[in-house]
Amino acid sequence: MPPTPFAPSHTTPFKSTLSTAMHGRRAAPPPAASASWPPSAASLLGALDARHWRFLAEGGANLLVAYDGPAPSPWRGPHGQRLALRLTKRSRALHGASGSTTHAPVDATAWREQVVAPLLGEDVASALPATVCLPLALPAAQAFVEQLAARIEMHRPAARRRQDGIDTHAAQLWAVEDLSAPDAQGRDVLLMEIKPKWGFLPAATHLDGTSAPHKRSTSRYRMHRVLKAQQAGVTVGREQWEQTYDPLQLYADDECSREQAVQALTREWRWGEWPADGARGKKSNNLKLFLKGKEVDTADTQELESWRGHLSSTASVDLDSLESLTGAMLSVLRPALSSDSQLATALQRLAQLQRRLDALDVEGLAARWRSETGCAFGSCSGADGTTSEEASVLLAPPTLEEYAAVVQLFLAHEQRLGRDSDEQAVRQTQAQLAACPLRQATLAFLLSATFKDCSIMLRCLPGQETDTAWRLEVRLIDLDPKPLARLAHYEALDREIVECFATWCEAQK
Ligand SMILES: O=P(O)(O)O[C@@H]1[C@@H](OP(=O)(O)O)[C@H](OP(=O)(O)O)[C@H](O)[C@H](OP(=O)(O)O)[C@H]1OP(=O)(O)O
Ligand SMILES: Nc1ncnc2c1ncn2[C@@H]1O[C@H](COP(=O)(O)OP(=O)(O)OP(=O)(O)O)[C@@H](O)[C@H]1O
Repeated sequence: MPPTPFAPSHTTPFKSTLSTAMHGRRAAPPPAASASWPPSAASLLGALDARHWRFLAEGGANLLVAYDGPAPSPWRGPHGQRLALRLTKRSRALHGASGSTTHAPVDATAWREQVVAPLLGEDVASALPATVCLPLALPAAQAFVEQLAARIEMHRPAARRRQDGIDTHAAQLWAVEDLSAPDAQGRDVLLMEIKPKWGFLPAATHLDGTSAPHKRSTSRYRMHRVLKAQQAGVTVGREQWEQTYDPLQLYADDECSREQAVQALTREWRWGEWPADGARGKKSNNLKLFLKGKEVDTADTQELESWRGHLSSTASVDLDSLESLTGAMLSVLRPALSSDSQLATALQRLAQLQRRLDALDVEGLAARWRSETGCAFGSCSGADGTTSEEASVLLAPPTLEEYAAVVQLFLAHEQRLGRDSDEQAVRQTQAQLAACPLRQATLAFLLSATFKDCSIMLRCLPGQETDTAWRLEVRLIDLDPKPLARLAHYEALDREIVECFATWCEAQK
């Protein structure tokens, strides 16, 4: 059977088929959305005024601003929906008019419709937020971005400001469903952002004898934490390390493990990574909370108080007790942690995609690259300094059509796998990735990297009237393509992570 075609959702009203109510039930559908929502790019571009926006959040490559202007406006929907703007950033180290920090080789809308959504499958893809691409060719739009960049600069975190700024020469920006916006009744929404990272351990097949014991037993994320601590000059003991967030627990098929993951995420949200001697540690990016459209700063007592007040006016939450804080988080999240919840379904598919598309592991793929091209992974220069024609072709910017073809092959392969166990499925996928053209195996690996780095947004809506239960809506964000130019980095980082972890384990004995 051919894979189910994906029906584009950017032109459809906001979908909430992946919303969960208490006990994992599906939530009632949202109020009937009008056919004109989200609006066209032209009407959104016609209503841009830099004074109507405020800083919302940013990552390594993009920055979000929220609409704070008057209503009615095309940026506000008929049922309280709001659109935010997602702008690309540009590294300060880059000079000249081009050179955005983002690395989108393909059209973002087509990427979503032809690559991301079909891979996620219809159910999970309905969690992708509504998005409209806004081309910035008009001089007025260009002037808007420049004014906006200047206005919000002082609201950005200092560390990010040093590194980059809004790319005022970008060819486009995106209007995206603002997940931090109030609900249809205008009530504040608690938004939880979880960056779950890698949810699997690689198969042993292509692993080196020295890396296998570590990579087969410890999540990549937790090994990476040791390297990051070392790079930051922080000394970490095993007991402290044992308490760190473990993605394998969040992706696990039992509620108890998921609750443990929530506890670890809560600890690091409240006190930061590696707190010592009463001092807060570095802010973690695996769990963030937003209230009233602003990220809750856990170093600010007033903001914590406001978060506590929002959770419940009666329950007493001790802000200095991990147990109490975890209990408060679980009181909101518990329905989403059951195995039949939509969050669990999304996590399960993410882990499957991460694992299957990376079935060779970077070690196996890099070995294949070396043996077929004679060049280092991600490079087209041979040991003798000559350029390999074959590897040059492999490094050409991938087209959307190529990615879409890989997706179709992968989905057809998955159809053949049927109900095989995950282990069998990975073995068979390894065989497929070893036999298909190297270019396709490489693109599959990059697709896996996309799913390893996305975030899950949980819009936590207060219950209606007498119903005190929270309703949770699940969304997936940050599913951008990863650049081919990063291949060498992936191999080097993998080696560095394992070597550092192995040395650290020795030192702990
Ligand atoms: O390599 P990782 O696992 O550290 O992931 C990077 C992330 O670091 P993290 O460990 O989550 O703090 C990193 O996150 P931060 O910028 O550190 O918040 C990015 O997400 C980066 O991807 P990109 O540069 O936006 O394409 C991520 O790079 P990719 O590995 O996804 O290319
Ligand atoms: N639709 C949205 N509504 C509200 N907030 C959002 C939305 N999309 C993104 N954000 C916030 O903006 C941040 C940056 O967005 P995004 O993840 O797209 O950027 P990025 O640079 O690609 O991130 P990363 O560095 O993690 O790869 C997110 O981490 C999240 O906090």
